[in-house]
Amino acid sequence: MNDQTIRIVLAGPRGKMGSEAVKMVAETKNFELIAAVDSRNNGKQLKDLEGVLPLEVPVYDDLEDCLIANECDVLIDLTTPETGRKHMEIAFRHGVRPVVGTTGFSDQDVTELSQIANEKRLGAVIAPNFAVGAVLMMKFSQMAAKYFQDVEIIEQHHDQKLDAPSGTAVKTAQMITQNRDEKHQGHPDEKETIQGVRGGSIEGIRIHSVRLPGLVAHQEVLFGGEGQTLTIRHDSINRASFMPGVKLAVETVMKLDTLVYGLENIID
Ligand SMILES: NC(=O)c1ccc[n+]([C@@H]2O[C@H](COP(=O)([O-])OP(=O)(O)OC[C@H]3O[C@@H](n4cnc5c(N)ncnc54)[C@H](O)[C@@H]3O)[C@@H](O)[C@H]2O)c1
Ligand SMILES: O=C(O)C1=N[C@H](C(=O)O)CCC1
Repeated sequence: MNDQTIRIVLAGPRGKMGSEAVKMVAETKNFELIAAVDSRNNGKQLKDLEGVLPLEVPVYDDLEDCLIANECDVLIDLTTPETGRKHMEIAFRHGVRPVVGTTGFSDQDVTELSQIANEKRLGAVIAPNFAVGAVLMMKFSQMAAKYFQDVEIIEQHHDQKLDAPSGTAVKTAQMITQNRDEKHQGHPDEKETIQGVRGGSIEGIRIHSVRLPGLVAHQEVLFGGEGQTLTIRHDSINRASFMPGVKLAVETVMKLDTLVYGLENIID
């Protein structure tokens, strides 16, 4: 597999992540961008689209049509949760392995998509965060949860983000729950005088979502214990930070025959 060309179709090429991923694919030896799927611009080429590397790569507005017309190995999806879910099902039907950075999937989505991957014996990766530093933040948080039962997550993203909480915050909380029993944190008689001010909750872990222009993707995991606190923080200051993870996922998915949820499961 090492020297074999991996033929890629990318959904969402005009997006903030998608346009960066187009560059990464174009610059990577053994990766070939066969086609792109955009909600508009059917029949055009990537070079006709604003803000995208000027490549002679055909654009389709429908993944099914794209995969009927082109033989591909991997779908990279960086769109929206509804589209990402639909795209994964189409990719599986065509024997194409999905690598999905799109966030906002429910637990049920992940379970159902895993079942399809198992039935088809096809590899797939859903990674809420492709930045290696973010993966380490999640792993360190999981480790710390063994010693600190009280934890809150503050995630901060740009104000164009559609989903809240972030996929990273949800994954972090899920990983922490593997090392921590469900716990209602704070005072038992605590009352919110402004609704929502204490954030959302996954098994008692509070998640607070901040959305502001100027931000990219940032998260703090705060642990509290007797006389001490521990803060684990990660910052992505640009979207190039995600690209080594996307590249690794594309290479790895070719060797998988099941769905992997989280980059931590494929990183050494
Ligand atoms: N996993 C990670 O590391 C990571 C990092 C950044 C963003 N994300 C996630 O990736 C997704 C995209 O983020 P973004 O900041 O690039 O968003 P964006 O809004 O800049 O881009 C999304 C793109 O998807 C396109 N799109 C929407 N519906 C489509 C359809 N039906 N067919 C084809 N294209 C369609 C839009 O036209 C847009 O260009 C989000 O879910 C975000 O949370 C994940
Ligand atoms: O920009 C976004 O949107 C991001 N979303 C991911 C999430 O929801 O966790 C990760 C980083 C950027």
